[in-house]
Amino acid sequence: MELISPDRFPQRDPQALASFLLHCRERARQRKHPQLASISLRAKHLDPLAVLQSIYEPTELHFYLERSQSEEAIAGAEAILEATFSGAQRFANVRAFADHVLENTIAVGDLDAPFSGPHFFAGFTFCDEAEGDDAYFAPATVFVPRWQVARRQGEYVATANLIIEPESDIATLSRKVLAAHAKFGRFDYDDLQSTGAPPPSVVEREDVGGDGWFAAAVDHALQNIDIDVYHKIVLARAVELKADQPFRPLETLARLRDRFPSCYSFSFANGDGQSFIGATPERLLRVESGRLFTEALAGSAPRGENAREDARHGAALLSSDKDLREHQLVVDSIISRLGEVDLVVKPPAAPRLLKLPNVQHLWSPISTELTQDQDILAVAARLHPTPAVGGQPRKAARDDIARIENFDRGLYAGAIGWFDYHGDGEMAVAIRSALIDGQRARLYAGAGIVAGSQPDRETAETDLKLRPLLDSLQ
Ligand SMILES: C=C(O[C@H]1C=CC=C(C(=O)O)[C@@H]1O)C(=O)O
Repeated sequence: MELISPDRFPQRDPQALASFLLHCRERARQRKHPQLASISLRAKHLDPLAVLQSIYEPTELHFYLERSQSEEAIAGAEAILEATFSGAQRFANVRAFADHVLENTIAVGDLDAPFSGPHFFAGFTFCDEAEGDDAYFAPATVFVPRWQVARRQGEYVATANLIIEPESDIATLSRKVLAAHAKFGRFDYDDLQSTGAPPPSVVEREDVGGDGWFAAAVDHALQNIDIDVYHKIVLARAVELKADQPFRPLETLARLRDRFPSCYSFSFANGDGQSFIGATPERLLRVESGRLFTEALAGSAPRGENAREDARHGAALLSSDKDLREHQLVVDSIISRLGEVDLVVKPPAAPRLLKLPNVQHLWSPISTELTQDQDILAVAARLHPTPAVGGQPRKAARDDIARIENFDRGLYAGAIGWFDYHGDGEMAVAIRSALIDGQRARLYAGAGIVAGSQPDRETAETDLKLRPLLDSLQ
């Protein structure tokens, strides 16, 4: 990727912009290949979610990820470059796609700002093969958006990406870029279309498989654990909702981010009218300046009504043999999978409690340094799916998930996130999530099953995990 220093591109100077775009066109002509021009500019205070809401188009792909407690949010919409892949090589295919794009990219502007330069947004479904002909999301989708707006700890940046062809009309493109940056530089939230109509009400609700299906599925899994088919399996439950009017996924997301500031609030829209949203506490991985951060998150208990009850639940979780085993399987598996790509990590100390408004979990953060040749996608390919959402051994558990669950997981328990040209990036595990399709929504939540799990308790755990989405959708 070619980087052009900011002093060659004075802020919002039309002539400098035109000469930058002419340079891109020259390169497109020389290489006989379109070039991606990426122009990043710092902006004043922006809320990427409100921006996405105000310019949302159901026919465009979009991506959103925010962890409001860390003051980080990034939105991107309207794919100008996009690819889908399936199969065991899907992470490597996404890497190759991004490398090819970056070879033909020229970036300019405030490239020292966080989240500047072109970003790739990617979603990987739980399974690496499509689960049906009518799947709403491919096993891997990656795209570069036309525009991208982000914030990190008080800094804001808007990026416009455009394709420059050998014959592109530079004057027109230049006007469009200036108009877009002027808009983001002084974003007018008054443009926000508020329907004023009351929020949707759920008029039908049904568990896929019927009432009692989940408890029966847990029972079945326990029999297989008994005869050592696997040691752990994570089973999901899906709940179908129908509302009296279309759901409003981005409004739901705004409620989720307020209620779950330590979680990742996310939205991935496929451009055909469906979107996948949720608030997940689970990080698959983050890479920042060559350091890898991942975690084991497994083992759950309710929150208490008051501090004493809450502490009692927490203490019980920290000493529950069943939950500690369920958790340790995830820790061991992450360490061994990182070892397969020559990443040595110190085993984490005893798990800590991660408290969310609705549940508390056992949590073990894990981190290590990456070497030059290890990138976020290669590590993600190894880690996904961890036994926090799949099971152990991986294959036996995954095969039984496919047999037992009577619905497709799609992006549920998949990996969604972004990565940039520095090699930084972040991917969340898309649990506690919902597929939204007009007046219909399918909500997902799961629970890890090991020897000693009890079907009614696991069902109650999924109830707790589903509640916030149910409440925020209406
Ligand atoms: C699979 C889910 O949660 C996982 C993450 C944290 C705790 C879990 C548990 O205690 O079962 C699950 O492994 C889900 O919420 O859909």
